[in-house]
Amino acid sequence: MEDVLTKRNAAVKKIEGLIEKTPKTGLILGSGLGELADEIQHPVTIDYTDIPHFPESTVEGHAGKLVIGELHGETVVAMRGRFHYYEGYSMQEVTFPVRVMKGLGVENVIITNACGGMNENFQAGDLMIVDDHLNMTGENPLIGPNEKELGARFPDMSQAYTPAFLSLAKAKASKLGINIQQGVYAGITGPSYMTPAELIMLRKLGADTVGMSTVPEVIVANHMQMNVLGISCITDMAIGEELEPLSHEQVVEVAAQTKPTFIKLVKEIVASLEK
Ligand SMILES: O=P(O)(O)O[C@@H]1C[C@H](O)[C@@H](CO)O1
Ligand SMILES: Nc1nc2[nH]cnc2c(=O)[nH]1
Repeated sequence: MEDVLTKRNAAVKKIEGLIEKTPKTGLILGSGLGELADEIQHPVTIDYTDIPHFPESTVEGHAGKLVIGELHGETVVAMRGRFHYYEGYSMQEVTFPVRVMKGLGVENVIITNACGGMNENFQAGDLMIVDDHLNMTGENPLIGPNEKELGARFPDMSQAYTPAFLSLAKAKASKLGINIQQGVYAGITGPSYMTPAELIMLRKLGADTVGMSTVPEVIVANHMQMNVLGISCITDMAIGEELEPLSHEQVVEVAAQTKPTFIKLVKEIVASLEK
């Protein structure tokens, strides 16, 4: 069984053979948010199927392509389509792209998602900067042998969401006149949405939003001491006491509606990250 480092190096070698400039910032684009990749100039687009050891995206709203190019003149690598534990991939497979980004030289990763809002001050269509998370999956992508070249056996998570990026994102949102929320993201496995009682439980535990991704990637990014910015698009209100039926189509649709604001904010942030 090949170790992660060997698999990562094979993927990195393939990608580096197709690009000129290596990226410093990585973007993981959640459901309905993939079109930010269309803003990347002089793109090199690589199907996940052409990257050694990459899984394939199976979820509607996730294209399954890696896009490397320039955003505001800075070289970025964007995942147009991410992997989810509920697709049946292991936590190691779900987070393998983050390993590859680090192997390409990426130090800053912007991890985005569509999620449900549980904080009653939020509304559908809001963007939220993630300042912390609750790992409610019962899983951890670091379980198993630790490869010390990748990171520590017991990584610190005291600042899992880089404080300087939190401040930067809020400052850029304010400059752009974007009303941004801030809060805690509860990561569940899915694919079923939460019941009313489960949403009330999560809210009591301190979560402001709930979603089915992001947490595994953030853990692995911290394992490799990458800087992390989390941005959530709140696609629906998940209030247990007044829960309405929800579909993935609604999630993708509302996330897509926030696209102009989301793209404007992320581009502005990326321009400030690289230096
Ligand atoms: O990749 P993300 O977290 O944005 O995808 C959202 C959350 C679930 O995967 C799915 C639920 O509709 O969309
Ligand atoms: N309520 C709810 N909304 C979402 N939007 C995207 N993911 C989710 C989720 O897990 N729950």
